[in-house]
Amino acid sequence: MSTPAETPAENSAQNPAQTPGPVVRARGLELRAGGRTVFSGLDLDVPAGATLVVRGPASAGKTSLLLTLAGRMRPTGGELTVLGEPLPARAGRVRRRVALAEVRGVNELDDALTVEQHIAERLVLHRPWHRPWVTAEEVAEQLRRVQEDLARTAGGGPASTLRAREFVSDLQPLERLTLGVVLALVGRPDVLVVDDVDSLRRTEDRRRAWTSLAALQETGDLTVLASCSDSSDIPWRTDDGRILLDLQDEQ
Ligand SMILES: Nc1ncnc2c1ncn2[C@@H]1O[C@H](COP(=O)(O)OP(=O)(O)OP(=O)(O)O)[C@@H](O)[C@H]1O
Repeated sequence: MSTPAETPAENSAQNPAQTPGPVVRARGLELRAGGRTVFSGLDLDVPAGATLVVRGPASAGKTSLLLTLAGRMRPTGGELTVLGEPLPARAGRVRRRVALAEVRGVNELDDALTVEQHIAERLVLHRPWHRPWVTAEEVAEQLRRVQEDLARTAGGGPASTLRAREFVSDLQPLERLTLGVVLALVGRPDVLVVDDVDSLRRTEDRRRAWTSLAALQETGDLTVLASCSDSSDIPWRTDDGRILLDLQDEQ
């Protein structure tokens, strides 16, 4: 069951002149799966450039909700529009504009591949069908841009670095989450989904992840849909347009 979205930011009422319409609009959204109601009666408006933080205990339905908003799961009731596209009818269009960072069990990184192999693979996915390859220079250029972004979004702390030849199996948790975000951003999506920030065990890593996500958004109109079980690590400000949605476990 969901409780109404709470908006800590006083300015959550966006200026309509700057915001043509919410990126996510849900009314009475419901998902039933496996003989249970995962969530129901959910109303939500997420403006462009905002961050939605879905918070709740294990099995509350956070991943399911994010995947539903990303056009990857079919809601069983209510109304849902993402980027102006009704779901599930226009799920294909939504999927092209809403990118997932690593979601365990859905698009897991391959432990046996290196950082640069993952980047090359993702670049190829975004190439036209008649030119399905990338050069080593293009991969290196993408990695260089990534390092610049990481330095810029480090939030005053030391930047994460991604080493081209490192295997995913050897990445630290924050580096792995970072790689997932980097890969998601290759296609320049309008919306980025980051599930389960609490998979980072170290408080310092979670803080850096939230800070970096906020900094990323300052560079454009990226809307972030994220989830966690404990939001106490989020460096909340009163003016950063974050929307907090609590999900409770429901049988
Ligand atoms: N396709 C499905 N088939 C059956 N049950 C499902 C399906 N999708 C979701 N569920 C149910 O929804 C519940 C919520 O799962 P979900 O992964 O969304 O929760 P969560 O809040 O992300 O949990 P966690 O923090 O543990 O990952 C699961 O316990 C499962 O029972």
